[in-house]
Amino acid sequence: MLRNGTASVRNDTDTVRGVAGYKWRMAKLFRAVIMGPPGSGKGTISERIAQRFALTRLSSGDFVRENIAANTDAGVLAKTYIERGLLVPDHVMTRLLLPRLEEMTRHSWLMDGFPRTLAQAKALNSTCDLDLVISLNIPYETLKERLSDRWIHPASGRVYNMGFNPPHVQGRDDISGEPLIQHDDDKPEALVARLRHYKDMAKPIIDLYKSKGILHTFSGTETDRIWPYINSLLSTKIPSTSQTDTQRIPMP
Ligand SMILES: Nc1nc2c(ncn2[C@@H]2O[C@H](COP(=O)(O)OP(=O)(O)OP(=O)(O)O)[C@@H](O)[C@H]2O)c(=O)[nH]1
Ligand SMILES: Nc1ncnc2c1ncn2[C@@H]1O[C@H](COP(=O)(O)OP(=O)(O)O)[C@@H](O)[C@H]1O
Repeated sequence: MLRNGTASVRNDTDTVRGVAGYKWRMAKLFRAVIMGPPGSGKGTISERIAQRFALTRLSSGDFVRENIAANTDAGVLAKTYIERGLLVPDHVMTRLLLPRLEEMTRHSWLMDGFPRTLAQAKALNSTCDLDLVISLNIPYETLKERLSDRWIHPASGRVYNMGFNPPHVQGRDDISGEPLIQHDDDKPEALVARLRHYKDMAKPIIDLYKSKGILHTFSGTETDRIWPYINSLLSTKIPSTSQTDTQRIPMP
């Protein structure tokens, strides 16, 4: 159980006496979710947050792909939906993800891609207390432009944009040198339906997080202009000790 306030991990500074008589100060753990329509910059901003604040970045898409690669029961099931371009059903997603979150009791994390439905939000809520939800609000025209210019390295999930963050060599991944591809559903004709679907699914989740007082919405057309606001918000919320999660502090 991850819910803050149980076991030895709490959502505030906690102390535990170790074997050598030291007290270990458990730094405040921080759990956040980032939400936004396709192309809003969740992946780009998550990467920056993970680097700046040393949080573990969790991506539901990566979990799904890992499970497919490892041929787990949930992975085999998930694959049948992804192949048809569908979302993975809630009970499969929660079976896949919640055990992984339970392994993260000592880490601060930022989740991208989950929850995508109200049922998932409720399941997450019964497992842990979120500290903060970032919601990105980006105009449709901007999303359309970005996605038509998005190129992906499928093996690693690395994302490029031919204007904003182009690869060093055109059409090739910076690290592996392998070819980049474009997703069919990034094409403008598929985007309208994806955005409508996002809005319908996200509304009740956003309302839920708003009612909990943890929702922070950022609007704009450029990640570089939104980022300083997110950075300063997180700087006030994440204690510097969260970079190590636990610190040994000799205490009398
Ligand atoms: N021109 C421009 N492109 C950006 C900006 N921010 C991000 N991008 C690019 O826009 C595309 C979408 O960004 P992502 O970070 O993949 O967005 P996402 O919300 O994770 O998208 P999904 O994975 O589809 O949900 C990528 O190609 C980024 O490189 C920006 O401020 N300007
Ligand atoms: N929270 C979720 N609920 C249902 N399906 C999900 C969820 N997260 C990921 N998936 C499945 O995994 C696929 C890949 O996820 P992701 O990498 O986030 O890519 P995309 O941005 O294309 O949706 C999704 O298209 C979807 O089928």
